[in-house]
Amino acid sequence: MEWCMAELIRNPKTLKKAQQELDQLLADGHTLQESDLPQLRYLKAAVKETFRLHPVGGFLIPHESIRETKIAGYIIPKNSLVLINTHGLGRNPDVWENPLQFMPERFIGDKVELRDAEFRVVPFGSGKRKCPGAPLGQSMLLLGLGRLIHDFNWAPPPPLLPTDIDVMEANGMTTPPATPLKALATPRLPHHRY
Ligand code: HEM
Repeated sequence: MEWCMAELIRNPKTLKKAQQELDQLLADGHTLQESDLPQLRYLKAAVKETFRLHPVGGFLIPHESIRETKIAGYIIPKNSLVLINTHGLGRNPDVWENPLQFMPERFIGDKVELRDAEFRVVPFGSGKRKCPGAPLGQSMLLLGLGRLIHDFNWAPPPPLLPTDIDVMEANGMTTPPATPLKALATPRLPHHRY
């Protein structure tokens, strides 16, 4: 959630687009709820883009091959320790145009799903040991982010500019930002909606 907020605030046009989507969806004055989530295509694309650039871990949890297999011409012997480099997958210039740019639009298609059918982004892993909490994690992210950005405008604390927001990563199990995000929230709704 912190990484997505950092990228949205660093790229104010994307924040505006996500807010416009929420404004349309919540125009009748109701509070964002779980049943609204399938319609949040732009915000879901922004979360997926955040996972591409800032996966929860640089590598997925280590796995072991139970039989010899061949992937992209490489032989993986039985009982090998297999590490999936999610950080490298998300920034591979052979796969992504402008890989370092935060661009949720790259995921806007007919259907936006956090799980990527082509395995270009694997935020929750895949196969038998994939994350069982993925639907809960996704709902919590979209509900939390949706409410934060629908109800408030966000900007870096003056005199900082959006581009001053640091998106360097620190070492750690969950790859936190090197500089914890600080941001200024300003109400953007009529008083009676708070
Ligand atoms: C956005 C939030 C979350 C992300 C990005 C995430 C990501 C991951 C990843 C990458 C794995 C490793 C998959 C692999 O080994 O290939 C994993 C495993 C796991 N996650 Fe999550 N997770 C999230 C939320 C949750 C939640 C909410 C729960 C529980 C309610 C949960 C429970 C687990 C468990 C139990 C495993 C181990 C599964 C196994 O080894 O069989 N996760 N998660």
